[in-house]
Amino acid sequence: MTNIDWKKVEEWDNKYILRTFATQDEYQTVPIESTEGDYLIMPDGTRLLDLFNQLYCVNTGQKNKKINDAIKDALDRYGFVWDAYTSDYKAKAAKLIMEDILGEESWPGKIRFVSTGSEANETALFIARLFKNRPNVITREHAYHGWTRGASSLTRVKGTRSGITETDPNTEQRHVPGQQDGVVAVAPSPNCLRCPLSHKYGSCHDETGELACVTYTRRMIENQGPEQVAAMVTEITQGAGSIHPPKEYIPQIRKMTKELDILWIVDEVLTGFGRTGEWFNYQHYGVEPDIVTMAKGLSSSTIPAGAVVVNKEIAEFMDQFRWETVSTYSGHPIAMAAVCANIEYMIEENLVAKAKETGKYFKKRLLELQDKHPTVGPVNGAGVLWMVELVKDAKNTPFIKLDRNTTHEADPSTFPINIINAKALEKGVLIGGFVPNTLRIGTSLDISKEDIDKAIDALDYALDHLDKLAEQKQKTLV
Ligand SMILES: Cc1ncc(COP(=O)(O)O)c(/C=N/[C@H](C)c2ccccc2)c1O
Repeated sequence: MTNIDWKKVEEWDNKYILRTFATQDEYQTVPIESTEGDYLIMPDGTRLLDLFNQLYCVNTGQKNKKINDAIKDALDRYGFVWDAYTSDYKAKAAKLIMEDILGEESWPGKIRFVSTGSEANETALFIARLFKNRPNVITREHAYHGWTRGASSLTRVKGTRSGITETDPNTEQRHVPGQQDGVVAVAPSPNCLRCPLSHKYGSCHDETGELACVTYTRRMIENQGPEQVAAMVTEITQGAGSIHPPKEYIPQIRKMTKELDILWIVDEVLTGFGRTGEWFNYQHYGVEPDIVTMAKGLSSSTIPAGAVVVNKEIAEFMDQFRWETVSTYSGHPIAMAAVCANIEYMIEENLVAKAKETGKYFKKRLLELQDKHPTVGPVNGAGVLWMVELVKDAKNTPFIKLDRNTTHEADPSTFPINIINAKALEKGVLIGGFVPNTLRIGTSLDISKEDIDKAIDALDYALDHLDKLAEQKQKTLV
């Protein structure tokens, strides 16, 4: 154990660092001394099995030896060169993505590296608007695409729009003035569980089989005038929003964007690099995007990295111009060394196929919990990304009525995800979510069956407690 004065660490942390998602008074320091595989290790040696996978971004496991060794080797050669210069690492990272991963697909043209997912989505928005020379963009309810200006104009998970709330629900909340400006229209999310049509009619397909949310999206774009719309931006599975779409949704959205001649930007920041059992989540649906953004699993987060891949037509267009944009750390050689090692490790260990197999085991174990616990509603997901709806009753009534439109002025101790989190922590398992009624589970691609069983046992223990609370209809679960 390293000889760190953790009392001093806690003092400095409390005294100097701006908080998020908690007031200073609410804030609790959670010291992590080191990490390993799917575990976080606290200074006293407590090992926490992390089903958040941090922010669903440590795909090849914490402290991956191949990645760490690659970073050490790169540090023997580099400090830093900016994007105007070429390192072997940046060129090889591009080759691995464009040939080794995407080589069998006809659409990819070129790639640009940045440092985060928000920057990847900012870059995609610039490129789409430049290429189509149109201002408008379509996002969706419950979308999360980042916190920076353009990316946050797409973000609609209400509790992640960088606003501030006090702890008293009757006080003022404040969203960043002007942040939601900008020519962004909001289409419905394919959230069938909460769709009024599915509730009333059991399904929402029209006579052609088109989903109502797709029909409504089309009408929105037609109302704006497709000639004003540069692109529609979608996560295939909404991560922060915790929504896995019905299987026909993505192919119908892709067909619609082609018919209306608008670009389709797929945000694979959270779902990319094997998380759902394919290299990229869109590949489950037999469709090809125009632009894909990525981060998190791109490097598995030991060092931050993001990227944007554009189709051939856009690449040829961009190549004709002097593009006046710069991001200091774009293609950072040490980050690119981590990207190369991460991808090579995934290929050598066949981790994408492993995640697909692991997904079958996750589904089996989660459905066992659904059979046993009345508070477990629909279970959706794939690979090592799963959403578990927590419900009051057999009608799937949410505990927190505002559901995905809840912000943080509500008392977080009433959120079922936090009740589960506190009970599972008693078993050394970190599990929770972001929207109040939905657990979101994420792990490394090569999590062991033993650790999945440990997670399920802890979740089973926590759900027993939630079942009792729901049964007693206690005040805390209004
Ligand atoms: C689909 C998607 N696109 C872009 C970004 C922005 O990437 P960044 O942070 O700029 O590197 C993110 C980040 N996820 C955040 C951290 C998250 C995840 C789960 C719950 C709540 C929030 C993302 O999920």
